[in-house]
Amino acid sequence: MTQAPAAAVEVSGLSAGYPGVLALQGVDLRLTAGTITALVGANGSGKSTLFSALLGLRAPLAGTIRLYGKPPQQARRRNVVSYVPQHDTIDHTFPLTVAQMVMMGRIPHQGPTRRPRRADRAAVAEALEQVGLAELRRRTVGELSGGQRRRAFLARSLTQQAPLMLLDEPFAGVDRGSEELITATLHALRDAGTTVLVSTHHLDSLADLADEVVLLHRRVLAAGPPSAVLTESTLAGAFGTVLADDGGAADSTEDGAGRQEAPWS
Ligand SMILES: Nc1ncnc2c1ncn2[C@@H]1O[C@H](COP(=O)(O)OP(=O)(O)OP(=O)(O)O)[C@@H](O)[C@H]1O
Repeated sequence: MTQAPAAAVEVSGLSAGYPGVLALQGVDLRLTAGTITALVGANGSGKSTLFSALLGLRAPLAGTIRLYGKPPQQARRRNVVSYVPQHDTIDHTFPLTVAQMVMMGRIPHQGPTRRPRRADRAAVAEALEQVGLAELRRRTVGELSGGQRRRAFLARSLTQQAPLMLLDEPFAGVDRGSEELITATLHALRDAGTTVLVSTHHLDSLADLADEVVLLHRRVLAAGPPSAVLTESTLAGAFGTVLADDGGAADSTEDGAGRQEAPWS
């Protein structure tokens, strides 16, 4: 009997939300270790909420989450998971250089003094090289363009060297070259055994990017290889006219999950 591939992420019956908004309902998800999964869904379909729950930042209303067998908060403490946020929260008037910001990814590897060692400096240099920012390492983060900043946040996550990486819309607002660079970086990570979950609105490049696609609309509408998931009917379910018909609690609210929106807005 062949064994099922190891699960990096196992989510079962997850419901999560905000006061008056059920953003996720009964979500089941299984990510195989060493694969790239694209998380796709209309605005307000629950992608960021799912990331928050996976990171242990939003407690489930129901269901369980395991990241490499550990509950989210424990997984974060043990450096099982790194995260590239959709919006950064850094004060860009603060004179933090790109290299210093990327070094923050090394905190889980440093002792209580947090003094960077040779391995830390090497990891930062390698990550900056990988995302094409080596030349800009002495600039302040505030001096970077939006696309460069996204690459810097990716570099910070790379230095963390966690087995699971979550990326919330890393392709938003980046040019074609940056998109290709980020995709190549994720492929290299995957080939080295890292598990990647990446949300994106770029449906055209999904087949090149991901091994698996999860189509989310408060629930998982479809999951599997891109060719199986990206069909007219499943996409219509996620982005089209059947959106408001599934009668969940969130439909009675004014949340985005119950609204019909253009998928790429
Ligand atoms: N802080 C919050 N308070 C209340 N409701 C929220 C909050 N954050 C998100 N929501 C609601 O939860 C639902 C899911 O939002 P979420 O941000 O997870 O969607 P998303 O798929 O990441 O959207 P987008 O593609 O626009 O980033 C939406 O209805 C949204 O309005």
